[in-house]
Amino acid sequence: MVTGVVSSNIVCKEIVSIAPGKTLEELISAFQKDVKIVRTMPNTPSMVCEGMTALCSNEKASEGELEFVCSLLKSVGEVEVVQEYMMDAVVGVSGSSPAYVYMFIEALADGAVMEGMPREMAYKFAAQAVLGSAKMVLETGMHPGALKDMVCSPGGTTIEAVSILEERGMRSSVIEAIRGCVAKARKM
Ligand SMILES: NC(=O)C1=CN([C@@H]2O[C@H](COP(=O)(O)OP(=O)(O)OC[C@H]3O[C@@H](n4cnc5c(N)ncnc54)[C@H](OP(=O)(O)O)[C@@H]3O)[C@@H](O)[C@H]2O)C=CC1
Ligand SMILES: O=C(O)[C@@H]1CCC=N1
Repeated sequence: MVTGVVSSNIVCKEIVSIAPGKTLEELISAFQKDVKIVRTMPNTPSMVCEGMTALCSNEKASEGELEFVCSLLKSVGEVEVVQEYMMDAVVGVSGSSPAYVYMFIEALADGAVMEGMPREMAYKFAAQAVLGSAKMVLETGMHPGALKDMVCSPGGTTIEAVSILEERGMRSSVIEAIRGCVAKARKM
């Protein structure tokens, strides 16, 4: 609908799309012009300059033009040029995933509140633990499983929690959620 409105008035040379599931081919045909298209998938942490954006472009866009869009997006976070077939997976793993991460942070805080911690303090402890854990993955380059093992002392508290999360299907729930997310993107 929006492309219909825009295409009749378009004067610019490059179009940057943030629409999930809309392929370069679909975008080109929607604009009905000889356009240069950069298809991207950003995420909301861009608001605090910790975004993760993937992009790909049609062959009409030159390397310099793609580089220009990359440089704009790099001002608000990390950027990766990917092959187009990966764009739907990107929606699941970074475009939409901040929502699931916030749900996890909320649940961590709820658990702490149940044990008597004040709510605001619980959000700080939960969010900083998630931030620090993410940084460990990015900065050490270690496998997430190995990092998890480092926290699990033999017979300790963490393995108790890990065992309950496994029993309740945390990892398979997340995998299935991403499959649903990607399937929805492909239908859009
Ligand atoms: N939210 C996210 O994290 C991400 C979103 N995206 C994509 O970005 C797009 C926007 O998402 P989001 O900001 O969350 O959605 P919102 O619903 O918050 O914003 C959509 C905006 O588009 C305007 N709009 C809707 N229809 C028209 C129209 N026909 N003509 C002109 N303006 C219109 C709306 O105006 P009004 O309020 O007046 O109706 C509104 O300002 C979506 O395609 C989404 O999939 C991509 C990556 C991440
Ligand atoms: O929910 C959506 O449609 C958008 C796409 C990625 C994040 N939010």
